[in-house]
Amino acid sequence: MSTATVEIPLEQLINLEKIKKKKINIAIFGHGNVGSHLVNQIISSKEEISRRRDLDLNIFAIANSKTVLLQQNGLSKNWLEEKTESGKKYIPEEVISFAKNNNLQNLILVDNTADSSFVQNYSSFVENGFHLVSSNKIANTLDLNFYKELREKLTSKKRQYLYETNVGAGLPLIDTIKLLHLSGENITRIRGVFSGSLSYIFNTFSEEDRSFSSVLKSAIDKGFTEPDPREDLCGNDVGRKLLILARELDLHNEFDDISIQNLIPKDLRNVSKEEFLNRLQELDVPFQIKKKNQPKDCVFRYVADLHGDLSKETGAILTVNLTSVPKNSMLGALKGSDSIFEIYTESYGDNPIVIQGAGAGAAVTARGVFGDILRISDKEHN
Ligand SMILES: NC(=O)C1=CN([C@@H]2O[C@H](COP(=O)(O)OP(=O)(O)OC[C@H]3O[C@@H](n4cnc5c(N)ncnc54)[C@H](O)[C@@H]3O)[C@@H](O)[C@H]2O)C=CC1
Ligand SMILES: N[C@@H](CC=O)C(=O)O
Repeated sequence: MSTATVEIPLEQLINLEKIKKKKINIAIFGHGNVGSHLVNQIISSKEEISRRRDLDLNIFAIANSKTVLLQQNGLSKNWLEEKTESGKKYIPEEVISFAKNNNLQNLILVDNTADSSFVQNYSSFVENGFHLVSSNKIANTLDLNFYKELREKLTSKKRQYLYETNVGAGLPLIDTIKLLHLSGENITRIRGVFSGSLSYIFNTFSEEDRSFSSVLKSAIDKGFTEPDPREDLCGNDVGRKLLILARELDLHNEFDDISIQNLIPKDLRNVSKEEFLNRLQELDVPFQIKKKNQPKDCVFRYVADLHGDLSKETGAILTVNLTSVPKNSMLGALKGSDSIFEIYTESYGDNPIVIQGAGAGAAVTARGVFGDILRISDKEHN
């Protein structure tokens, strides 16, 4: 019997390589601060990831509140110009149909909006095979019925929902808390400065001789605030983060259970966003007075606290307050846009686990969203 070596042409080998790669099809909604960083991060890491992890990350849809660009074979570096030229008005169902008609598999919906109505689409995306990744906090802070129904749907469809950036932007916080809780560690309190923008604002305002409005303006320009900065200043954004953490601990709280100190003067609360932005200077005098009346060697911190009896589903107390703390305390020593989370648990006693770092910013947040996409991609089978 004779044996012969069959030579496989190089081109064919390369094609086999391509076939082996797992293609992940991503639809991104929202390309403002976070979303546009995310798209650019994915495009610039795509080749490296393809080489190192055998993953082909394919963004087949990019949408904002007005138009969508659908491209079966993914976006190029010039996606924004292409979208401006050929983006179309759309409804989210068209993205689902596009994925179906082109037989796209391994689907991920990424929500980088701050929109409360967009989250109503999650269920139909899951129904149609999409995993969910979200920097938008709304779906996790609507009423508990919505929260539970979404999770039931995800379980029945064997889909994942990751939202690490909902609290602490790119910091590995939610994952840590989930693991501690799942492994039976009793978390007894979570306290800290949860807002990157308010951290930046009060760090800067306490240290520098600048008006409150100019510091707030810098926070907006740096992309730290919510699309409407009043969501930060009224405490809703911090309240949402507190509620998200409470629910990770299986506590049965609703948003209305949180006691929040609103920092916006009453007559600026109900005006349009544009009018608010034109009247920022009205915040200067009230905050200058607060600063003057502060105890010596103290600084302001906007502190969120989840405490009470966390062993009972309805035993938690959730508060968000502007607090004066000594400059040389852990909270007082915060710098820049850092957030800090002190996690107290039974085993760790009086010395909390502390997670600290940039709590806001488009690049770090996009990196966190990217991490969630990769976590899901790794678990896909084909
Ligand atoms: N900026 C930060 O440091 C962090 C932001 N986040 C979250 O990231 C999300 C995005 O924040 P930014 O990028 O700063 O906001 P942004 O205002 O810059 O961008 C929002 C984008 O969403 C789009 N959009 C709004 N409604 C939409 C809809 N119904 N369908 C499709 N697109 C829609 C807008 O057109 C825009 O492109 C927010 O939910 C925010 O809470 C989370 C962690 C940190
Ligand atoms: N506006 C938020 C951004 C992240 O969620 C903050 O300031 O922390």
